[in-house]
Amino acid sequence: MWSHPVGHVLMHNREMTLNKAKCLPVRNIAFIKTHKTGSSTVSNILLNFGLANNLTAALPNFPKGHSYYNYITKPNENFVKEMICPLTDGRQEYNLLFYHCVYNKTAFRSIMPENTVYISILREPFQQFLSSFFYYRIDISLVKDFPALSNSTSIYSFLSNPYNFTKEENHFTYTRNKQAEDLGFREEHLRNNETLKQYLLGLEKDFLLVMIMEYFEESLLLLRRELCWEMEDIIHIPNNVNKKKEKLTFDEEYLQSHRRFSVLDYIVYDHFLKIFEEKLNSQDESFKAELNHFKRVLNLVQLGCSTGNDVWVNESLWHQSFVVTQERCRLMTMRELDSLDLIFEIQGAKRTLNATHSVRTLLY
Ligand SMILES: Nc1ncnc2c1ncn2[C@@H]1O[C@H](COP(=O)(O)OS(=O)(=O)O)[C@@H](OP(=O)(O)O)[C@H]1O
Repeated sequence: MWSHPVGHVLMHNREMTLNKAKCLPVRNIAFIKTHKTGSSTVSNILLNFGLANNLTAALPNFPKGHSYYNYITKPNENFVKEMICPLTDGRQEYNLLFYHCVYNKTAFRSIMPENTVYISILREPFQQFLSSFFYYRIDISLVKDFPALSNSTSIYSFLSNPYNFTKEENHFTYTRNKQAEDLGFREEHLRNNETLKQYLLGLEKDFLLVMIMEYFEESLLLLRRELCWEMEDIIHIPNNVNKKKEKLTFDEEYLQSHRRFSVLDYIVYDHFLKIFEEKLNSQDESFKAELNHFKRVLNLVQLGCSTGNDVWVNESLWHQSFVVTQERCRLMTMRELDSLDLIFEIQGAKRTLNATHSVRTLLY
């Protein structure tokens, strides 16, 4: 169980606001953390919700310093219970799961409570590719392998013919179908249309909400409605932003080339975007006003946090007044690896898997 001073402050606020609530907030949540989709910001929201409500998170079991230190499962790996760090009191039930892993329906149901709600997030695949390309410094590694290329243009060379740099049969990489891989798609889904369709429909049933990064605030408001959460619970500061990203332009041929190369990601994104937009369009009249209000609150909090003070948010139609403490500000801007250390400390968890030694480099 987590117990932390920040949790107590937030809990006090929650007790006040929940008096008004007509439903019970969902507390058992598995977030399938896709790559380069705004997922660290969503994980951070879940982390804060966990702290405020004394919940237990499933933590990765790789040793500290391992390249997959913040991953529950690596790609191409079958999930086994030992991949989750055991709880000190011997229990095996967790409320929250929000670290990188590959979705596996049966395995997840064996570790999460039966009433767990599954959620995820997707991003427009070309933008997700760009984010991944620069985060993993693929521009630099391409130049190392192909000295005729230059850092600034290697992305265009890559897109002109991705198969010069990726084996045709290598369907899942950091630049190819990564989001689909995170959601558990495999080679077989590329070989057979019917298998692909069935798997997509299965995901649609399994997930309460697949958020869309291009609609980040809308996604969180839908999440709040679905989970019966308070607005305070979805306050955040964007994490993991590449502040040095150059503005590049790409002709249609590059976009099409990526669409062919990473076809599964586009199929999955287009499918869930449609569902998301339908859900959005079916919201009541008040959604727009709530959205505008939420954006104003986010601005206030993001600005307030940057001044190092507590931020007071006045009562509105959608929530009672609440305070975002400096401590919560600090937690909202904490890098994922640092917050992972914090949760290990709070849960008193000890990793039990043996060490192997590739050290993860922090990229920016
Ligand atoms: N709130 C919000 N709104 C819009 N965009 C956001 C937000 N939070 C994070 N981001 C962008 O998401 C990218 C990082 O994604 P992840 O956190 O999933 O990356 S990781 O896989 O965990 O490394 C990274 O994208 P790039 O900056 O394009 O690289 C972030 O800028």
